Amino acid sequence: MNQPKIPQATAKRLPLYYRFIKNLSLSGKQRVSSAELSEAVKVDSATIRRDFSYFGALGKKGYGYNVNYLLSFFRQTLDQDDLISVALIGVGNLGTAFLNYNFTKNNNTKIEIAFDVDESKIGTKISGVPIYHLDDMEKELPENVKLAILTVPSHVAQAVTDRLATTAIEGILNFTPARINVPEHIRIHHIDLAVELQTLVYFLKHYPK
Ligand SMILES: NC(=O)c1ccc[n+]([C@@H]2O[C@H](COP(=O)([O-])OP(=O)(O)OC[C@H]3O[C@@H](n4cnc5c(N)ncnc54)[C@H](O)[C@@H]3O)[C@@H](O)[C@H]2O)c1
Repeated sequence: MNQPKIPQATAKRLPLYYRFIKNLSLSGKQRVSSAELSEAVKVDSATIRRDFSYFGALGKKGYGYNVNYLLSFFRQTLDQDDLISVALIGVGNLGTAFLNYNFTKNNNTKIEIAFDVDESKIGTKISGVPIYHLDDMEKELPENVKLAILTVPSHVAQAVTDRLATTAIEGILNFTPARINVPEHIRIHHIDLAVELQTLVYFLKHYPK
């Protein structure tokens, strides 16, 4: 699908919209207004209208948006028809929780394979996902796996990333507090709970409800 470049902030909100619209469609609803969407996803309706306008998805005054149109549109935009296969590195507390969760509500995203260095975990499975030794990563990582979730101790995060950079991996979701350097061809997103909480505290203080 040919798409114009959209702002990153808009792109980040798309999965949020998609999830809500999918539920609407499942419940048989045919149309939705930007005000209803706004209430559900907690994004102001002017922002929603602007976001949607990037795709030429224009709601009609007094009618709103057609749910099925939006659904097929978001599906294509977010490549929801393609299977997203993920590798997880570091099967500790957090990694194990992710394997057990394994995007159960999102049937196109799946952690397919996991790696660790702890011998007691190698060769076992968690929720059906096989765990291999990190030493075998280059050998075992399937070519179709382009994303990795990093849940290793922070002091090994850079070394593990350097290894990932030599594989087919193109995107890394880093849950460790380490700030990691990646080569040009890899995109890295950091999810730092402490930073997120600090941001929330800041907003509570400066923009109280
Ligand atoms: N537990 C949490 O709630 C939480 C929340 C946010 C962020 N984090 C971060 O996520 C990371 C993991 O946290 P955790 O609590 O699951 O830690 P953990 O110690 O329980 O798990 C780490 C796992 O990584 C494995 N490991 C160690 N070296 C490795 C290597 N070189 N290659 C592959 N695997 C290796 C260990 O064997 C272990 O299974 C940490 O960086 C932590 O700061 C944890």
